[in-house]
Amino acid sequence: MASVSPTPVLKDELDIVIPTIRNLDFLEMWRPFFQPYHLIIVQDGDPSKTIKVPDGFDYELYNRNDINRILGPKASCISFKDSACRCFGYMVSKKKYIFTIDDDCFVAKDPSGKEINALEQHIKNLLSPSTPFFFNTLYDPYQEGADFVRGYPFSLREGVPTAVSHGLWLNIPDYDAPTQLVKPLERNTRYVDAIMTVPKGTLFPMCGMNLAFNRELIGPAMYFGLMGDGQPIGRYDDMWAGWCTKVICDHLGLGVKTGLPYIWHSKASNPFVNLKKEYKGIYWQEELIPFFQSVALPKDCATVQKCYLELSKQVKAKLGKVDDYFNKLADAMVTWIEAWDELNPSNASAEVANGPKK
Ligand SMILES: O=c1ccn([C@@H]2O[C@H](COP(=O)(O)OP(=O)(O)O[C@H]3O[C@@H](CO)[C@H](O)[C@H]3O)[C@@H](O)[C@H]2O)c(=O)[nH]1
Ligand SMILES: [Mn+2]
Repeated sequence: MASVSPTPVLKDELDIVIPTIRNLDFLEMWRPFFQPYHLIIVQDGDPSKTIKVPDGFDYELYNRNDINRILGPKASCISFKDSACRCFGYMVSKKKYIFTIDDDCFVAKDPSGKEINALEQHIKNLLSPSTPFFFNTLYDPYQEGADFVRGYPFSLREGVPTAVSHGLWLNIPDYDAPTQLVKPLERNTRYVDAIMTVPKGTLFPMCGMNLAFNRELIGPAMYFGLMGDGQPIGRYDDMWAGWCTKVICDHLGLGVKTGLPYIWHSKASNPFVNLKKEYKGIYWQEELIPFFQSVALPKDCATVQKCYLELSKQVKAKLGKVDDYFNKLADAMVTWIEAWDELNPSNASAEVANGPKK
């Protein structure tokens, strides 16, 4: 049996970003998997509240006062009283990879009863290529025990660099409020042992609760928008980031994977509160999706920042008439890039090796 090379730990190349409004006792369960890593905790809500972090973890914590101090007026692009604040953690990180997880997500077990090291699986996903140009029916061909099936073009078997690894959830599924309301008792008990590349030209609903990405490849696109306090919408932070990220990945020839790893999502947030946050998004998205499906980025947009700034122009031009919110969001997208480049001057215009796809 060919020996399987161990997954690199990447402990000095990856930060774990956690948005939170509560003490982080959940880390106890993750300790065996997370302890070697540096945590970036983004404390939302009242900055005078103390967030307790279990001993033994290496972390930096930012509350709203810190965000305002560091970004000054640009802090206006970081949401308040919404998990969207987590993207501040992506911006201040100096590492190549990010894993972000919610504080009500715990270690899940696979069908054999083995505890799932979600972080290790995300690292495997990010370090192996994606196949956005041609679908492999045996799922991820780079996984142990799988390969490309007959008829898969050899010219495409090298794949492309993976920018995003989107994990899933056992127990409480990430349903929208209407679905939560009609199916309050539904739990996800299906462990599907598969990882798939989301094909080029296809959007997907990116959930932020169990997500990893290559910050150097796609970080500037991972802006979680204007949500929460003072905003007409919530719970579309990760969706917005996912749609922007996917059209930019398609343009730059980068891959997005979804599937393993699973986490155990323990708490259903209040469906009535969620409905209030989501309802505008539920009808706006019927216009947002055709917009993202029709986005064409110029060939000379060869960096994520250039793509993102071009996208913000198109958001203003085409979505500003849907609601004035999108004019504000388009401006906030520009502020986000300005803040990102201010905090990350070294890679301010890093051209993506693959460059735009024809
Ligand atoms: O005002 C807030 C509320 C919560 N948080 C932190 O964000 C995550 C998610 O919170 P929670 O688990 O309560 O909410 P869910 O509905 O399960 O989250 C899912 O919906 C998405 C909302 O955009 C989210 O990305 C999904 O995971 C927790 O860590 C809270 O502590 C916050 O920072 N501010
Ligand atoms: Mn949750």
